[in-house]
Amino acid sequence: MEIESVRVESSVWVGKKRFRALLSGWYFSWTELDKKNREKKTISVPIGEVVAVAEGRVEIQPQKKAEDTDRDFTLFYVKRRSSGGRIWTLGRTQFCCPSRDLRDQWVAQLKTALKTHCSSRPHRLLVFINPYGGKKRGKEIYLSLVAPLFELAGISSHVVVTERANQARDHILKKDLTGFDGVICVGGDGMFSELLHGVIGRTQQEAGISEHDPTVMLQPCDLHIGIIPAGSTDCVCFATVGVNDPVTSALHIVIGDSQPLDVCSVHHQSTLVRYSVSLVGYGFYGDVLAESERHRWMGPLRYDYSGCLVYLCNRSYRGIVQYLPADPQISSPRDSTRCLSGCRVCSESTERLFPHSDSCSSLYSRQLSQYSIESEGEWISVEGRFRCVSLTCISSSCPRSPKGLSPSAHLADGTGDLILVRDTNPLGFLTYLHRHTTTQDQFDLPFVEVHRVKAVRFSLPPDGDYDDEEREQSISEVLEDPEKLCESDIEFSKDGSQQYLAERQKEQEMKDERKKREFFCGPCCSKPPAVSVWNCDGEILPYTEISCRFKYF
Ligand SMILES: CCCCCCCCCCCCC/C=C/[C@@H](O)[C@H](COP(=O)(O)O)NC(=O)CCCCCCCCCCCCCCC
Ligand SMILES: Nc1ncnc2c1ncn2[C@@H]1O[C@H](COP(=O)(O)OP(=O)(O)O)[C@@H](O)[C@H]1O
Ligand SMILES: [Ca+2]
Repeated sequence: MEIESVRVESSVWVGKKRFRALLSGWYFSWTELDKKNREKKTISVPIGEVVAVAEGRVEIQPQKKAEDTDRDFTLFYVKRRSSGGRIWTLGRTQFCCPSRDLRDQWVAQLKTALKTHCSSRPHRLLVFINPYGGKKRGKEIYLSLVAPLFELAGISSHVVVTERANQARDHILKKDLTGFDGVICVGGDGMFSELLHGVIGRTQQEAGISEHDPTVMLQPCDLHIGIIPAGSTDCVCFATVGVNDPVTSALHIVIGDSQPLDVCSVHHQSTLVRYSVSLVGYGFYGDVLAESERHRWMGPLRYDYSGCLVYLCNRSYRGIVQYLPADPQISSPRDSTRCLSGCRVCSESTERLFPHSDSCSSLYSRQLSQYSIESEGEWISVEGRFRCVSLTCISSSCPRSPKGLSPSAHLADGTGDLILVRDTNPLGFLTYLHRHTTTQDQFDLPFVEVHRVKAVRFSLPPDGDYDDEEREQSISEVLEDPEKLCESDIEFSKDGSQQYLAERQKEQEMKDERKKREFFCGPCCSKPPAVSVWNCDGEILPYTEISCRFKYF
């Protein structure tokens, strides 16, 4: 056995076959040898993908030692299964060395290599499990698939099974987090959002920064967030990892992978309402969410069921959308790029926005200042009647739509995509929805437009019969009882003047005209509402008029 600083070599046996094992720089490989010492196939594992090395013949589940000798050691590593290598499993190979001494040296050298090359791996994690997310299998998924991998990799974890909504967020905001390298959510996008709010909020609290001030520069966050998918849509996991698979996600966490992510901050006037990473949607997606809350017992299917109901209600809503376009020279939502870890557009954006930053550091936020947003171009205004207005920081791909709401959106370029679907006939809208599930371009339709943007504002047309206070109040009622969205027409009178009455009559005539064109109106919407609600990563927002900014994290 030769031992240099980065090169270790010896012959080993795997089963009955003889191999030459080599640890060289960043790789551990073993090459099969035939009887005449001729090389056959080689298996090579980057040290960065080694999960653990243990003496003896070790099994992971149940963690027991099979019959072994003092010449054996076992290597656990990331093995790519399928889907273009996106699904990962735990690979395990048991090696038998010529002597106990050599075995000890191999184990020691591999452990040293792990320590040297893998300094970004977590040692201690705080895990939050939502036992009611998705199919209610969060606990089981964690205990049977994830915890054994963490244990094997020497990661200690403190587990909190939540008993109420926002418990995880409050825990992160208030409790002592010393010693934790990251927080893990076992749940869906809603649960991820809780952790995100906790992590961003905590960091700003400690830095004495007000998140409500839209012009403030946010403090970078040190704590990483890991996601084990156990929810209904799980699009943050799907769009970043490429698959919704708890073992794959656990392995990404174990080897210390990290991916910066854009975040959209949603303000109402000068109050921060929420942050979003996937969907901020008004109209169809808002209505689907409001409807789906009544059918939570159905689990993930509630979205499909509610989607059908809302589709049949055939609604559209008036609105004014203002947006600040991103630089079209850099990327476009109509190009055919697909953003993955290491994406060129994202790394160039980091460099352009923050020339002296370290793009590989952990989850950190760096908000573009108000000044730079305002000085970077003209706001464009679009007014009309929309089936839906959707904003997404990332592609928002999920198993329901593997290419997502905006297939070429970037994970971390400081921009989002604004999708405007104008009012159209039911068949047109169905075509739009259906194209999310096929290879056909969902933006190549005359009533759809998509823009890559830095910021967006949404307001209701001033000539409507809206009263701010009453409108927000009516949304609060919808939040308490989503059925209200279907029952009541959210409209309010302002005064009794002649002009008002004339406008009211005109509006009524337009409505009657629209009604004649309506193809179907289910029992849930005999009186279509004038205002929808915003769906922000699966939460209904309490305001209609909002402004959104995309931030690079
Ligand atoms: C005809 C087939 C149409 C398929 C249309 C698929 C569109 C899929 C777009 C997916 C965007 C996902 C954005 C993610 C949002 C999540 O953050 C958020 C929270 O997730 P969580 O519950 O895991 O916490 N999820 C959601 O808000 C759910 C939105 C899901 C919308 C699905 C709508 C299905 C529509 C089916 C319409 C069928 C019409 C058929 C008429 C006969
Ligand atoms: N123990 C709990 N009881 C009730 N709600 C919870 C609990 N833990 C988390 N939540 C909330 O449930 C919502 C949905 O959770 P999520 O994990 O995203 O599941 P799903 O994908 O099925 O919507 C989140 O907004 C989260 O705040
Ligand atoms: Ca983006």
